[in-house]
Amino acid sequence: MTEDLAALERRAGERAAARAGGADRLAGHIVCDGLVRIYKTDGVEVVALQGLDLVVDRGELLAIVGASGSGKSTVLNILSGLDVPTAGVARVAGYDLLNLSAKSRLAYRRRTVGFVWQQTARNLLPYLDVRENVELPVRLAGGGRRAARARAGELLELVGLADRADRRPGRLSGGEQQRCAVAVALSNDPEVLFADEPTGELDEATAAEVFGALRTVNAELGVTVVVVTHDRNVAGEVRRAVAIRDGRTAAEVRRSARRGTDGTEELVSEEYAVLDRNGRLQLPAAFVEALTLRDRVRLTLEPDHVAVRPGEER
Ligand SMILES: Nc1ncnc2c1ncn2[C@@H]1O[C@H](COP(=O)(O)OP(=O)(O)OP(=O)(O)O)[C@@H](O)[C@H]1O
Repeated sequence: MTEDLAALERRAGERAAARAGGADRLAGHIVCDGLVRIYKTDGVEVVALQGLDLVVDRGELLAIVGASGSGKSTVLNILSGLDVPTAGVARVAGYDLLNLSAKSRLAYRRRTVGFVWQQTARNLLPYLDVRENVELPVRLAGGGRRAARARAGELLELVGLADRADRRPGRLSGGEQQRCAVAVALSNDPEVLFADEPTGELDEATAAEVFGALRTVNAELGVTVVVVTHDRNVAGEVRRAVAIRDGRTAAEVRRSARRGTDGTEELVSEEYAVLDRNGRLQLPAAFVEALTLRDRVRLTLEPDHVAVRPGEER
């Protein structure tokens, strides 16, 4: 899978750039800048997002990973146009989500973005078969029968469900249902696909299949894909994973391909942490554990980096 990831990402980038007319691919398809969301209930304020920064390029496949209560659903609800932020910048595909008219919001939700929810019941209609589920959004948007059928055929092929087209969702496995949901979400050709814990109810092997489908549609259609999850293992399925903590982006893992000494391509994983205005940063848990860092650590300033060592002399 690892080698494929690099090739798939290249293709996704090319397709996404072609889709954007070659223009401005890196200007940020999704931009959150200082995003704030405060909920008020019974006079108590809950700061769900406290200045979240995030830039996602066109054609990226990104995971936002965070523990329960970190603000993941809040970000997703804002980006999908369901909720309005309190302050900051939230822009997706040129739409300013803080200042949308009701009409533009509807157009945004119908045409620009697609969704896959964790609960399969929210994604699929049980009394329609797989093909009809995928055709329905096209028909509702005014597309003809033939166009709907052609689109459904193409998408079911991409997510590996061409041979399940006549089944109803009840006769599909959990993973197949979620792959079908991916096809449904893409039926109206959105620029961005959001998935909220799409593999939350699946075992590891089945979850990997769903991620395989997400990588394929990302690469073949150039659609920008953002997956929100509490599952840290998902970082291994995507090129970039951003950690969110207490309503802020806290760290991220980027995986890049490099030629090894024997000429084969190997994936290098790099961790990025966010340094706040006061110079504080949180070290990734895996780093802390690997060196059993505790309490006081030793910092040294090198010409081009800062080293962090266990506090006691070894
Ligand atoms: N409608 C609301 N009213 C009040 N507080 C809310 C509301 N929605 C979320 N919160 C609070 O905002 C914070 C972030 O919640 P959010 O649901 O975005 O987190 P999450 O990372 O998606 O968690 P989970 O994985 O459990 O869904 C939490 O402290 C939560 O209690």
